Amino acid sequence: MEAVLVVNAGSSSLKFQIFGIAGGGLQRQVRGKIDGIGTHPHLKASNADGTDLVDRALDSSTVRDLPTAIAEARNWLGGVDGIELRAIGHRVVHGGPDYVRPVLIDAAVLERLASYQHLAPLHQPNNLAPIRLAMDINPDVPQVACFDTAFHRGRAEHTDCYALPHAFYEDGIRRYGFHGLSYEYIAERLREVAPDIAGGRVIVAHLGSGVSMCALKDGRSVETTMGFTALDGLPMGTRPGQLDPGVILYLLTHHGMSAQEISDLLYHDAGLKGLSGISNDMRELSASEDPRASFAIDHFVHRCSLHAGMLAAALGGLDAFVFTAGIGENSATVRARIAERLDWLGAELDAKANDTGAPVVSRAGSRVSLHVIPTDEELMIARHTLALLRV
Ligand SMILES: Nc1ncnc2c1ncn2[C@@H]1O[C@H](COP(=O)(O)OP(=O)(O)O)[C@@H](O)[C@H]1O
Ligand SMILES: CC(=O)OP(=O)(O)O
Ligand SMILES: [Mg+2]
Repeated sequence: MEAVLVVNAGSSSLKFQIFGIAGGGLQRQVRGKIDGIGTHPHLKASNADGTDLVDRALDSSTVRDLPTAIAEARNWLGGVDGIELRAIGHRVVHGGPDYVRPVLIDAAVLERLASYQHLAPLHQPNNLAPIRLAMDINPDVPQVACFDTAFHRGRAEHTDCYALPHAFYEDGIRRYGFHGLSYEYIAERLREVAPDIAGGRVIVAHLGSGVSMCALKDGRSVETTMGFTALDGLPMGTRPGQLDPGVILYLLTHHGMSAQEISDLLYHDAGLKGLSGISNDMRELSASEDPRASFAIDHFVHRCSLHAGMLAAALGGLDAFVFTAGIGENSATVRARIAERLDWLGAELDAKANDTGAPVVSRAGSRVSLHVIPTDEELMIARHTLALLRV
């Protein structure tokens, strides 16, 4: 079967999917991921009808980071038969000011994307590694880059600038926003499952290892919590989110830390992991009796509530709030605690529906409806790849 392979290297997970091409459309054939990278790596994949193809813990000394996870996934994918690869679609986190839509990858594009690595050091190198690998192994298979940042492009300049001299904006120092493939997918999915609110004032909370929220109006991004880099906004698994820039100056001048040491702190040792001193993983923190774990979760919920208020202000009110990604889709407890802090906006949680992970977790009549919609960045990438190549 002719197929598109999609690769999505996140900060704590590597997701991959194979979509068969039939009648100009896409049919999911394989969906897999390696998650828990850096803690307890686990490979799980299923076929089109959801039957498990593999479901096993991996040796954390062997699969210890994204590059080793990519190698493990490649080994496993090598055993998948009956696939005639027509194209490979990649998630590339940062498209800089140049890339506002998916692009066919050639050497010049790859070089340009590599120049943005310093803007997304946690992701971009891991996004580009599979591209280089595929170029070496299958140079004749076209590859497409789909960007986290593209969905947020086109906003008014006064919303995506920082209050710095304009020359910095011209130099590309601006609020890009991320998780755009996830938000684009949710915006499309809302038109299918909740058409009455899809064009309204919607906040989508992408609560994963990376965490951000986006304010959608008419299905388009009007404001989002991440900015120039994927460090900004909300506390995350290992990243602090919004941070007074004076802290960076203080660490440089009074703690004698180098730029690299501060980068390592902010990308790898802050967020839930830094606050709790236990883990970046909400599952481990939720199961822990350690007061530092609940402290970290309290901070997480508080900051999410504050940013939700900011985004509601950007929208001039709120019609719906959508939970997605690892925490948003799976933690009823965190959803309930955030929903409770949204009651002033008119959100009323249906605790029973929430506990069962229903698609709608607000009470009937709630002025703000609450939804749980699993994201699918890979399907978005496959659609863009197919459209770009008209394969
Ligand atoms: N069942 C669960 N309950 C609570 N949190 C979960 C659960 N499953 C995953 N998570 C959280 O989601 C995170 C992974 O988010 P995900 O969006 O899948 O990955 P990434 O951010 O790497 O793209 C994990 O680090 C963990 O904190
Ligand atoms: C942009 C970002 O933080 O991505 P992820 O959630 O995959 O880490
Ligand atoms: Mg992710």
